[in-house]
Amino acid sequence: MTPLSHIRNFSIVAHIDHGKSTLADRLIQSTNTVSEREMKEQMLDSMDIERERGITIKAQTVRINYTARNGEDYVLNLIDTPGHVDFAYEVSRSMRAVEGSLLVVDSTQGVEAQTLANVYHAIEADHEIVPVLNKIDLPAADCDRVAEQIEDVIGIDASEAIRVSAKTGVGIEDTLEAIVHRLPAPKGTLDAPLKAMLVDSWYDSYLGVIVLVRIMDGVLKKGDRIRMMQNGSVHHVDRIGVFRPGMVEIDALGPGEIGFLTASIKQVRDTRVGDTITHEKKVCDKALPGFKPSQPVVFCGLFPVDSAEFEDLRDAIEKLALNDASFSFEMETSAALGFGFRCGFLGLLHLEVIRDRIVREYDIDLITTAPSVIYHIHMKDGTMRELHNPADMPDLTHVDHLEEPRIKATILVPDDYLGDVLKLCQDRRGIQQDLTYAGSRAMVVYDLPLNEVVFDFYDRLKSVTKGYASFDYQMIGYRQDNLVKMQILVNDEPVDALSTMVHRDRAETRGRAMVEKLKDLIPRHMFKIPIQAAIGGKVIARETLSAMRKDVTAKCYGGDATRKKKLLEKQKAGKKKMRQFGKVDIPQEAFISALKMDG
Ligand SMILES: Nc1nc2c(ncn2[C@@H]2O[C@H](COP(=O)(O)OP(=O)(O)OP(=O)(O)O)[C@@H](O)[C@H]2O)c(=O)[nH]1
Repeated sequence: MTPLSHIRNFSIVAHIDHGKSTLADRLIQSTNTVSEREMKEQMLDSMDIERERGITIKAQTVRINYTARNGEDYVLNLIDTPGHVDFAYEVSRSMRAVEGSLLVVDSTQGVEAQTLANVYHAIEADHEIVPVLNKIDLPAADCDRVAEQIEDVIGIDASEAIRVSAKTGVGIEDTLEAIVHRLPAPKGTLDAPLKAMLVDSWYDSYLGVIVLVRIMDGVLKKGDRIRMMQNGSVHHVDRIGVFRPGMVEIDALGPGEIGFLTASIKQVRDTRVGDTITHEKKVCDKALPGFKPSQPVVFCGLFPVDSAEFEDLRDAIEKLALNDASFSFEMETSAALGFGFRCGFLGLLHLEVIRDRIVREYDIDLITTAPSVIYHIHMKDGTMRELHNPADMPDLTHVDHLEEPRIKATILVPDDYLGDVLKLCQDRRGIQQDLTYAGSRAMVVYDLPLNEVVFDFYDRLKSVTKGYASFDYQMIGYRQDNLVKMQILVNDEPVDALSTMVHRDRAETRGRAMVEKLKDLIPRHMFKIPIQAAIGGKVIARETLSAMRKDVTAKCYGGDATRKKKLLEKQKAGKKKMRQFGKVDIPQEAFISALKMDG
């Protein structure tokens, strides 16, 4: 066990792409925590998908041994935090386990929306913060300007900001020295009863559930019987260890240390993040404050394209949920799509990650229905119901009013694009709350309906600002509005998977856009197909897809039967990617594309 005075626990906060992972890799590499040969690029982003998308999702930890310039040996524990808005809650959680943060800002870019959001989590967690200006090897680096911006916008002293190139290695040793000398040592009592914070947990197919812990007081040893204070469950600890960054077993963890335990726990759901772990017999006096579990905010239906794959899909979803307590699911049946699952996610990125993993790792073709938020339906009898799926909207005669979730969105954008951003927010029913300037960049704060943001707001924002805007949001509560359910009818049959909740004033425009899109997306059939948008029984937009006989074999002359057969088979395979609604085939991409808004 390391004495408290020689431990430093920290996290790195940054906007996406400002170099957090590269810096973490450098710190690990320069302290020989892993050999060059073992060093993979972006070591901390372990999942394939993370590496591919270049984003960090699950918090990871690494223990670094560092001999400082004063000759003393220190243990530095880095908890890596996710960078994307969807996972903001996990960021604030893992910050509670450490005492300090490195605030990494790209010196060619400056402070961005997620720099702000993440640094606020660090400030809330009472962290000592060391500003690090990264990418100083680039000609566009402007350290003085960015340091000034950190002081103006965030309000922390940046006069001693460390100038670093995580790429070339310049400033890495200064960073390590700053961790040792500028961040505080953890506090804790060695001979007190065990009090440990459950920081995170995930499922490993060999070891079962792995629990990341931060010891506050006392000592955790292999073979101990521990108690989870929230539900009182008792477990036998069969392994204790640290991440270097691979798992290395050790015998005990003392106060201030961060490591993992395994205790034959079957499911991630049996471990509540934020829970206090103590000994079965010698219980600590008071539990730690604990965290709220993160709640899914976006829901959508996942259906197999081929209904024979339903059981495979169930299997895939159950396995993914084992490792991700914030992902929820229940079985759903849709008149149009058959059996599938209604799934809840922390945000759109979370949805995309899970969907991609099902498609890629389990090889199941999926139909994803329109993402929806949770509406509150206030019934005439005074009760309130949650609506997770527009298809379940009750009969309007019993409904008094509807409420929708709203967010506070903070957007940082260069002046030149401000007009476009304001228009986009206005188009999405936003209410402007604030507009301030920091140099040539504007910071706008909008109150927006989450419903208008979940689908493609982030993509639109990126495209209207050519990628220069940064965005962050937090939920602020529910507000009543004039919301209605819009149905889409294809060949006079309602397609429940295309039902959406819309604001009454936007219904015509949205309905028109959807039927026009569907007209392009649905292939012609041998009969005329009306495509309609309707509210209640009233049609508000209509298009007609004219008939055509599509005989793919017509081009083949006479006798070549094998070629004809091949073509027909190809057509059949193409059909597998479609879904039949009544007599009409709808291609799977139509379900998502039809809902994309252009404004
Ligand atoms: N020139 C230069 N490029 C850098 C430096 N540090 C990081 N980069 C590059 O910047 C890009 C983003 O770096 P990452 O470390 O992936 O950024 P991140 O903040 O971890 O991003 P997320 O994992 O998505 O949150 C990569 O292409 C890096 O190679 C640097 O000091 N100089």
